Amino acid sequence: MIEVSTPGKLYIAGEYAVVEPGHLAVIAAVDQFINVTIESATENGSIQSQQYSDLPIRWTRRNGELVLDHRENPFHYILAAIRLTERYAKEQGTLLSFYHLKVTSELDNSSGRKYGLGSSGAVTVGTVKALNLFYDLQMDPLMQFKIAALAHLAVQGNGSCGDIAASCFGGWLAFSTFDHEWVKKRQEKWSISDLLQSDWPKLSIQPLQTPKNMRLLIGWTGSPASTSDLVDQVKQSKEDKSVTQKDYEHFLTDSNRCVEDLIDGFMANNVVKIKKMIKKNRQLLQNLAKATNVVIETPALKQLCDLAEDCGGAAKSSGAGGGDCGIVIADQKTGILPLMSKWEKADIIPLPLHVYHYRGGAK
Ligand SMILES: Nc1ncnc2c1ncn2[C@@H]1O[C@H](COP(=O)(O)OP(=O)(O)OP(=O)(O)O)[C@@H](O)[C@H]1O
Ligand SMILES: C[C@@](O)(CCOP(=O)(O)O)CC(=O)O
Repeated sequence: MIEVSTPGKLYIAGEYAVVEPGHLAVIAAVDQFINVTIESATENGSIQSQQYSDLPIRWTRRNGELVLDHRENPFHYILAAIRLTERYAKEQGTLLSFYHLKVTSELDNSSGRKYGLGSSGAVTVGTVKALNLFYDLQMDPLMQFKIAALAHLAVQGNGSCGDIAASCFGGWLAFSTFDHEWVKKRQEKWSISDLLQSDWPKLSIQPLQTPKNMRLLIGWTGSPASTSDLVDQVKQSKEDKSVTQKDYEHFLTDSNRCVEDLIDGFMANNVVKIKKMIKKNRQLLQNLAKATNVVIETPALKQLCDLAEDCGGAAKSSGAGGGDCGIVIADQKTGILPLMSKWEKADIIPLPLHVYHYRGGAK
């Protein structure tokens, strides 16, 4: 049996600007996982996710293509990942077979409410990684990233794929997304093997070291948010011209400069600089929210951040905002108990997560 675990993620800085090719974000993989197992089967395969009532959905093949028995299915990301990985496998001369694929998740709470830790990205990466082993495709982590990114985009339709990078590579990353138009055009003409082997313009995924005396704290607001809706809303306000092209471009430049400075702070082990850039990025996102009328920092996120700042940390919303989580960067010497009790009184739930590194590097 093949078994893989892929981590969830949290955005640290650079959100929204990172959906534009070449603009940086810092992202961290966290130690909550999607687990995917694959076991060989004969005649029929199945897909099962504990999160979806343990109900297996039966599938078969027509002309070699996977066909689902049911019309409605909750497994969009898994199916997109299977289709693309199997297309690559077929191009490599691999004989496709049947299997039972099972998913369990730690990225939702016990009542099925998501934390915003990138479950869709982790399930997509988990499926690609498990099939890579099952069919012995020997794809390296970058190829796995590319195939998972294509699958994720095919379903979500927008986004930077930073969550896919975090789940694929683990650790702290400096990430900028690829030229999506370039990839889309090549995807229409090229084989998937050629596309995976080519360099994707503007894509950059670099591991980051963090200062030893830096602490990352995470608070959960308890309310889920839809990343793809929020990204669409920002795009819409650009198209409606409620945010001018000039203001948007300023935001992109300022965000990129801020994240570059943040990365310099990481490289120089300078927690003071890192905190300054987190605060700056919060401000930039607040300005973007004002210009676009998109609610990024909800009242709960504002309270989470303000309380953290009162206690000596630098805080901001993580990811698209609108709910989900906020992050705090603090010095190791800053006591965290006062913040924990303030958060508790404000119904902010601290998540005891750590940054996750793949043992021996991403495989
Ligand atoms: N355990 C799972 N099994 C199968 N599919 C899953 C599982 N967890 C998540 N998914 C897929 O991911 C979708 C949730 O993606 P969504 O973008 O809403 O959340 P997220 O990625 O966790 O959040 P965020 O983007 O804020 O980090 C589900 O609708 C489902 O299609
Ligand atoms: C807003 C955005 O920059 C970050 C989304 O983060 P999250 O999935 O909401 O944690 C979108 C993206 O990068 O895909």
